[in-house]
Order: sequence, then structure tokens, then C-alpha cells
Amino acid sequence: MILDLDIGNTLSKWRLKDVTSSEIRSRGAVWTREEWRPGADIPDLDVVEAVRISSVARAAVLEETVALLRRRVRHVHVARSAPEALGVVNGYEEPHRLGVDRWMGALAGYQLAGGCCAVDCGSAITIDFVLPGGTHLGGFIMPGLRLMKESLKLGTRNVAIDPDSESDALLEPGRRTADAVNHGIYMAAVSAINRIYSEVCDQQSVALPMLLTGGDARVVSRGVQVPHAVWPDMVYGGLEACFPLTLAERAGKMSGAPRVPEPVVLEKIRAGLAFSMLL
Ligand SMILES: Nc1ncnc2c1ncn2[C@@H]1O[C@H](COP(=O)(O)OP(=O)(O)OP(=O)(O)O)[C@@H](O)[C@H]1O
Ligand SMILES: CC(C)(CO)[C@@H](O)C(=O)NCCC(=O)O
Ligand SMILES: [K+]
Repeated sequence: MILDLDIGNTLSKWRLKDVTSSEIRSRGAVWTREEWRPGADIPDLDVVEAVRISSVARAAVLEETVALLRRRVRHVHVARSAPEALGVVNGYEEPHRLGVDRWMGALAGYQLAGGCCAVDCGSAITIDFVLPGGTHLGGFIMPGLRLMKESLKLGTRNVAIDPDSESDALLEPGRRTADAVNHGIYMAAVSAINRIYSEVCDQQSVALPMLLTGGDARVVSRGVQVPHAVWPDMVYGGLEACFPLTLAERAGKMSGAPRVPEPVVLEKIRAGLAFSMLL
């Protein structure tokens, strides 16, 4: 088995992938704790022959995790942001400072779709752009839905956005605190994503396919007007592309990759942008 680990600020996500069949056998998540340790809530390491890790937690968390895994597993691959990989040139002035989860998402998106807009809705919401040809432009970082809500300190922390609510309902003014907050932060997130996408496509004169991942991807997806696909395993896709271990991976296949969404034509994106600026 291959153990893939995506250590985020809030949650450490894992999945077990069968080396022979390339099938995903199990998955789970544990809190990213100060002292994260494989324990009862993560898979049995005896069946694991290789680990691939993307981590944006504190360096000490990664070091401890790697030290511990190396004692039990023969191959431990740790992803790092690099100036260039798999045809993508990192847009950061200091490439190693780009969050490796963003780098994995950008690489996966590029491998799947060529140029892309990769959006990760986690503790933070990040929006990264890669042009056809592989130039990564850099991106945008904003607080995620949960952080925005917590920062208001209005006691609505545990009143979640109903993931089944119609996005139209979320556009209505809230008539109690929880709704006002939920509708407010939801609008902040989706309108920023819509606008940023249009601005950058306009600047670069290219309509890019958008890919969405992260814990809040499904609910955010409902409000994003730009044609897009949700790809829960996008960060893992970057790990597969960087460290291909199975036959399917060596052939360039990434598990759970969606169909590439067809972007609307640039003229429409520009018309939408011009209209929103008139308002
Ligand atoms: N069980 C859960 N625990 C915490 N957050 C959850 C849970 N289920 C869904 N979420 C949502 O997922 C978001 C966290 O997403 P994700 O797991 O992608 O975060 P993360 O990877 O730790 O964040 P980041 O990559 O920005 O560090 C939160 O904003 C929250 O709204
Ligand atoms: C922005 C987050 C927290 C998103 O998970 C992560 O990618 C990170 O810590 N990045 C480092 C800063 C940067 O990407 O510019
Ligand atoms: K993430």
C-alpha cells in the first residue's frame, strides 16, 4: 500500500492506495496536532511500503512525522515547492515559500488540464493560476470560511452553512446572526473567487479551466458561476505526479481526476467583468 498524507493547518488527510491495482482502499482525517503521531486513528503502517507527504504544518510537525515514518516504512517521499517541476515554472520570487499544497494543486491541475485556475478551500482559500505553457503566475490567499466566521467572534462558530442550502438562499439578507454571518462569509468567498478568476483571465487574455478542492469545495462550488470541476484529491494528484509509483501513475493517471471543465469564452468573461464594474 501507498500512504498519501496531506497535512493541512486544520486537518491531516490520509488515504491508502493499492500499489498493484491503483485503487483507493481507505481514507480518513485526523486533527493536525502539535504533536501529530500515527496512532489508532491512522492506518496500520505494516501494510505500507511507501509514503508521500505534502505538509504545510510547522516544520517540527513534518520532521517528527517523517522521522517516525522512516522507522517503519522503506520509502518516504516529501514534496517540496521547487522553482520548476513537471513543466510548471513556479511564479514566486522565492519559490520554496509557496505553500507546497498550492504547488501540488498547481502541478496536478496543469497535468490534467494544461493551464488552470486551482482553488483550494481549506483553512485558507487559495487561488493559483497556471497558464498554458506552464507559467505559474502566483495567486491569492484569503481566510477560509471557518476562519472568517471565527474572526467575527459572534458566537456563530458552530452554526455551519447548510451544505444543501440553495446558493440563492445564501444570497438573501440574513434575519438572524447566524444567517447574516453565514451568508456574508459565503458571499465574500464566492464573489472573490468569481472576480479574481475574471480579472486574471482578462489580464492574461486566456479562459482557464477552474478546479476546486479542499474541505469547503462542495459548498463553495454551489456559488461559483465560473464553469469548474470539484477534485477532492487534487493535492494527492500532485503527489502522484511528482512521485509516480503505480503503473497507472507512471502513465500519468491521477486518481479521482474529474473531466476537464470547458471554460466559457474569454469574451463572455470580459463582458461579465465589464458589467460588474458598471454596478
Ligand atoms: N470535520 C471537519 N473538521 C474541520 N473542518 C471541516 C470538517 N469538515 C469540513 N470542514 C471544513 O473544511 C475546512 C478545512 O478544510 P481542509 O481540510 O481542506 O483544511 P486544511 O487542509 O487543514 O486547510 P489548509 O490546507 O488551508 O491548511 C474548514 O474551513 C471547514 O469549514
Ligand atoms: C496558505 C496555506 C496556509 C494554505 O494551506 C499554505 O499554502 C501555506 O502555508 N503557504 C505558505 C505561504 C504561501 O503560500 O505564500
Ligand atoms: K489543503
